Amino acid sequence: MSVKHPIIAVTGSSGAGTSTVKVAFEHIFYREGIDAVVIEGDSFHRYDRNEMREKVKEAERKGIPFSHFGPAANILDKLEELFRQYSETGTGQRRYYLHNEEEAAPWGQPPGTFTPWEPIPEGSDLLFYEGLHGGVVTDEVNVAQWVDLLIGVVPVVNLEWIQKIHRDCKSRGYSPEAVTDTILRRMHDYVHYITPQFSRTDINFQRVPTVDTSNPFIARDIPTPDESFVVIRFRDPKKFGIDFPYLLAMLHDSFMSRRNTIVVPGGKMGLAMEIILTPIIHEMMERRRREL
Ligand SMILES: Nc1ncnc2c1ncn2[C@@H]1O[C@H](COP(=O)(O)OP(=O)(O)OP(=O)(O)O)[C@@H](O)[C@H]1O
Ligand SMILES: O=C(CO)[C@H](O)[C@H](O)COP(=O)(O)O
Repeated sequence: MSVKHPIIAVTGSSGAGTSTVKVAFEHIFYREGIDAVVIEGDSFHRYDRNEMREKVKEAERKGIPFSHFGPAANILDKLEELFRQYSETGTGQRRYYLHNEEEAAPWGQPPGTFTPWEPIPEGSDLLFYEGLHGGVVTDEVNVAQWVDLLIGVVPVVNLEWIQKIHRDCKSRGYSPEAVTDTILRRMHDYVHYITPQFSRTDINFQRVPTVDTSNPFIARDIPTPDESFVVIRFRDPKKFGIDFPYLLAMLHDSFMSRRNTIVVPGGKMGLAMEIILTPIIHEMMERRRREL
């Protein structure tokens, strides 16, 4: 935790919507004039695409669980080191994982490879992480301890799988069968490393469809925002001074389902994020300015 060099992490499974949520944060940073260093969690994978495919085959031969969700396929020690260093000094190293031709072209590298490590820009106001492991804790690392605001993006799993299948087929050139195999292969690590994070998060945004998603593997399209609600759970509402009567007034058709949980129409997810997160981030920056 740091007042001078705060860290915000948005964590969620593959296809959960963390990249989509990142855009909402970038809008808030722009409006608040905040200089945020963005870290993409995929850049802390341990292997590039070709190496990973070989490691997957090797693990399958040995009958051991192995996936991008687990510590064996990610350099989580370096992720914790980045968070610790940034938290203490506002400095660190980052790189990018290039998923497709569009991302790879500017770097002159093939898709499925990492860019070189580079120093993060100096003078940033905060570090913003988006990826799989923003709140991960294992026997070897505790990434969560360095995070000042930890957000979970956790659509109900049938919806998450629909989103992943559609995105991986449309943007990464995979077949529905290949994505389904990936989902199956990742299940052990999903249960042991991804979902436990959502008990540590400060706020979870959980999109719940109001249309049938009973068989996510044959869904023709992703349920739209208007075909869903968003369950927003606050682990400790007092920590950030959450004003539920204000939120209920601002978010039409929202309602409280528990003392720490407000439910909003799916189409209001962006507005809900803005009116919930902006004051939290604004106060974070005020505290930083007083400390500098
Ligand atoms: N709130 C939402 N409403 C409708 N569609 C969504 C929503 N969030 C995400 N999606 C869709 O789900 C798919 C996956 O979203 P996104 O790419 O943000 O996931 P991700 O968590 O970043 O995945 P990965 O970690 O694998 O990169 C995309 O097609 C995106 O358009
Ligand atoms: O989405 C991801 C997170 O789970 C991985 O970053 C992505 O799947 C990398 O694997 P590939 O090289 O096959 O795209």
